[in-house]
Amino acid sequence: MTPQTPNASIGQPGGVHDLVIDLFNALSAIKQLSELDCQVDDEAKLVKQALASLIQYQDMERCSFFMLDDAGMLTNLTGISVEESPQSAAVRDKPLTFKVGEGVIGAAAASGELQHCRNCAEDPRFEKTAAAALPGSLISVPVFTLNRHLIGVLNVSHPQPFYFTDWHIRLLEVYKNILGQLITTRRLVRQMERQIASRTAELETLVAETNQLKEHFASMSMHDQLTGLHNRRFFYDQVEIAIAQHARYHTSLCLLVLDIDHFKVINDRFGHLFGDQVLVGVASALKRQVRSTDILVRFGGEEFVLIFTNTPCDNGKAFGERIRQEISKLEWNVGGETVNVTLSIGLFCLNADACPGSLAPDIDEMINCADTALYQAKANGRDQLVVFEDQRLRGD
Ligand SMILES: Nc1nc2c(ncn2[C@@H]2O[C@H](COP(=O)(O)OP(=O)(O)OP(=O)(O)O)[C@@H](O)[C@H]2O)c(=O)[nH]1
Repeated sequence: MTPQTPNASIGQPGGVHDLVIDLFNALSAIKQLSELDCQVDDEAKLVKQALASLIQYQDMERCSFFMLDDAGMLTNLTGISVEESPQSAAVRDKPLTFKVGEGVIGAAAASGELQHCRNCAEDPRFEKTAAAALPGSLISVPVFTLNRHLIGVLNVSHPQPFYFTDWHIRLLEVYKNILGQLITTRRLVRQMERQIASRTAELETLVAETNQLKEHFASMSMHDQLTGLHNRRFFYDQVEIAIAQHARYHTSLCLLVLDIDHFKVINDRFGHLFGDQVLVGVASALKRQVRSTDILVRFGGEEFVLIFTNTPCDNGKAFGERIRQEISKLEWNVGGETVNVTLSIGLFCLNADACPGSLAPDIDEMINCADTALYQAKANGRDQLVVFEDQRLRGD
C-alpha cells in the first residue's frame, strides 16, 4: 500500500468513505506493528520496521526514534522518510542527540507527555534549527516499557504546519504503547536468551566436571591406590568375560595366585613404608611380565592374582616360573642392606574341554584350587610354583 496523499488523510473532511479508509489504514498500521518479529538481533532494525508501518499506512513525512541511554541522552537510533525503504541505512554517521528536557524531543522525555508542535517555524524550541531543516508540524511521543521506564521518544513530522489532528494523536498514543511493548518484549527475550546461554554453559561445565568425577571414581573403584594395579572388584568383572570366552571358544586359561614370601618379616624389620615400596616394585615388575589381554590384579595384602587367557597349562606354568624368577632378581637397598623377595605361586589350569555344555566353572572354586596349590608351595619351602592337580575339577 502506498502512503496517502494529505487530501485523503486521517481526520480531513472527506465523508464516511474517507473515514472508513482512514480507520482501515490506522488498523493496518497497528496490525503490521503487532506482527513484527521481536526476536531480531538488532533493536534499531526492529524500531525501523515499526516506523515503516507508520510511513506506509499514515501520511507522515518522516518518523524517527530517539533512544534514551544510561547517561540520560536521547540519541537518534533510526528514522525513515516517505521516500526511503525500510532497508536503508539506519541513521547518519553522527546521530542527533538531545538532553532530557532539551527541545521538543527532550520535553517529551522530561514530561512523559506527548508534545505537539503545530507550527514549528513559530515554536521557540526550534529557534536554533536551520530553516531548511524545519518541519511544518511535529509530534514527539515518549515510549515506555511495561514498567513505565522511559525507552525513548518517537517523532513524527510533516512539512505542512497544522497538519496533525486529534485522530493522529489518538493513533500515536495506541501506537507508542504497542511499540513500547514490542521493545520490552524483545529486551526480555534477549535477556532470557542470555540467561539460558549462560545457564547452559554452566550446566555443560557441571556435566563435564561430573563426568570427570564419575570417571575418576569409577577408575578409583577398579584400581588399587598403592600399586596402580586393578583390584579385586575389577577381577570379578573381567573374569566373567574370560570364563565366558573359555566356554564359548573352548580355549584354555590359567589362574595363578602369587604371594610374597615372609612379607610380614619385611614390614617388621624395615617398616610399613618400605613394605609399601616393595609391593609397588613387585606390582610393576608383574605388570611388565604380562600381556595386555591377561588379567592382573592386587587381590589384597601381599597377594596378586593373574589370569593368562587363551593359554594351555604348560605355557601357564612356564610363564609363572619366569615371573617367579624375575621377581627374585629384584633388589631394594634399605639401611645399607640389600633386600630381595620371593614369590610362591599356586596355579590352576582350566583346560579347553573342562566345561562341557553350558556349565561354566565357579570362579571362587577356581581361586580355592589355586590357593590350595599356593598353600602347598608355601608348605614345600616357598619360592616355587605348584600346579593344582585335582583331575575332577580340571576336567581331564
Ligand atoms: N606394607 C604393607 N604391608 C601390607 C599391606 N597389606 C598387607 N600387608 C602385610 O603383609 C603381611 C602378610 O603377612 P602374612 O599373611 O603373615 O604372610 P607372610 O609374612 O608373607 O608369610 P607367608 O605368606 O607365609 O610367606 C602382613 O604383615 C600385613 O600387614 C600393604 O598394603 N602394605
